[in-house]
Formats: sequence, structure tokens, C-alpha cells
Amino acid sequence: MAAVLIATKNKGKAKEFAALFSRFELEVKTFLDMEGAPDVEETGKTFEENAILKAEAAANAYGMMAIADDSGLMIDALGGRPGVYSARYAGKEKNDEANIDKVLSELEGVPDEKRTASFYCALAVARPGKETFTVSGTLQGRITRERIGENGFGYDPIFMLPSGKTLAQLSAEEKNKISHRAHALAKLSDALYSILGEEGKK
Ligand SMILES: O=c1[nH]c(=O)c2ncn([C@@H]3O[C@H](COP(=O)(O)OP(=O)(O)OP(=O)(O)O)[C@@H](O)[C@H]3O)c2[nH]1
Ligand SMILES: [Mg+2]
Repeated sequence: MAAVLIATKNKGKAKEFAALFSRFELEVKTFLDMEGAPDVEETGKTFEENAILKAEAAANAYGMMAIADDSGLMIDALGGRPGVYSARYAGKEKNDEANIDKVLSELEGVPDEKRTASFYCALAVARPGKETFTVSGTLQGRITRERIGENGFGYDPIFMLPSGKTLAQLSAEEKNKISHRAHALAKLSDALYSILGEEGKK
């Protein structure tokens, strides 16, 4: 079976990718399965640049096809912040709870109609000796005033969908149908199937 390495150390993403990739005939590994996986510095100014940095580092280190996800939350009232700094918004140690607290306190007093936001996900596909390419997906919503829901990861408890539920109130299966990550991966499907050949289709 062909194998793909997802260049992430984020447990929430790793779980979502395991489910999202189940329709491909592909062995899926992440940096969490690899000893000594590189810590890639995210020095890019865009999600795409950072996804390419991570995917190419992984493809070079392990000599196999690698996909990286660089994603984040863009809040209109904050001029698009936290953006590419979403993981480390409240500090280098990447604390989801502290990140949420920071966002909620920055939005204190901002009325509901001005709390619009979107998630963005860039995926980069890197293969040894081949040109790297990227796709992206987005998800529109609004920032709540408090945490609602127990599922998901990151900012999910404060990201309200037009349906009136937060991402953290969705099951993993429901989130994987509508998320920015799912939308980006859907755009990759055709390319992945042709990379894998017809036998990649289940
Ligand atoms: O509520 C959320 N639901 C999501 O679906 C989601 N997707 C991304 N994010 C946030 O954006 C950061 C990405 O930063 P990021 O792409 O650099 O990833 P990371 O540093 O956590 O791991 P890695 O993949 O780089 O190893 C993450 O940490 C999260 O805070 C999300 N939050
Ligand atoms: Mg990161």
C-alpha cells in the first residue's frame, strides 16, 4: 500500500486526518509516529508558505510523499488575527486554553454582528523529485462569548457555525464533513487518486 506522511505534531489534526484519509487506500502516518521528526520553524508569512516548509521538510527527511496542513483562525474585528500565529497566539508553548482566553478578552464588548471569523486551511503536497503544490479550504462562522461544547481541538469551542452550534458541539464525523480541512482535502482528492492510480480507489 502506498504511504503518506502527514507533517504534523498536532494531535487534533492527526485524528482528523486519520478519519479524512480513510477513503483512500493509503497508509497514513504523522510526525507523532516518527522518532526524531523535525521541528520545522514556521517562518512563512502565509499559510501556504508554512505548509510548503513543513511538507518539504518531511518529504526530504523521510524520502516519501508528505502532506502538511497549516491552518488558523482569522477574526475580522481583529484585522485577521490570530492568522498564521493561531497555534502560538498566547505564547510559544501553544496552549489552546490560553489562546481562547486571549481571543475572548480581545473581543470583549464587540457586538455579535461584528464577531465574524473564518478558519483557513492550506495543504501542501510534497514528493521527492516532484513539484510541491497546495490547495486550501475555508469555513465561515462567528466567535462566541464563552466556550460551548467539548469536542474538537484548538478554537473549536468558540467558533459558532451558521447553524447555531459551535464546532466543538459537532461529532468528529460531522466536523469532517464541513471543516476547512475537509474542504481543502476534497480539492486534493482527484490529484491523490491520480497519484495513487486506480487501485487507490476503494
Ligand atoms: O478550533 C480549531 N479547529 C480547527 O479545525 C483548527 N485548525 C487549526 N486550528 C488552529 O490553528 C492552529 C494551527 O497552527 P499550525 O497549522 O501551525 O498547527 P500546529 O502548530 O498546531 O501543528 P503542526 O501541524 O504545525 O505540527 C491550531 O493549533 C489551532 O489553534 C484550529 N482550531
Ligand atoms: Mg505549527
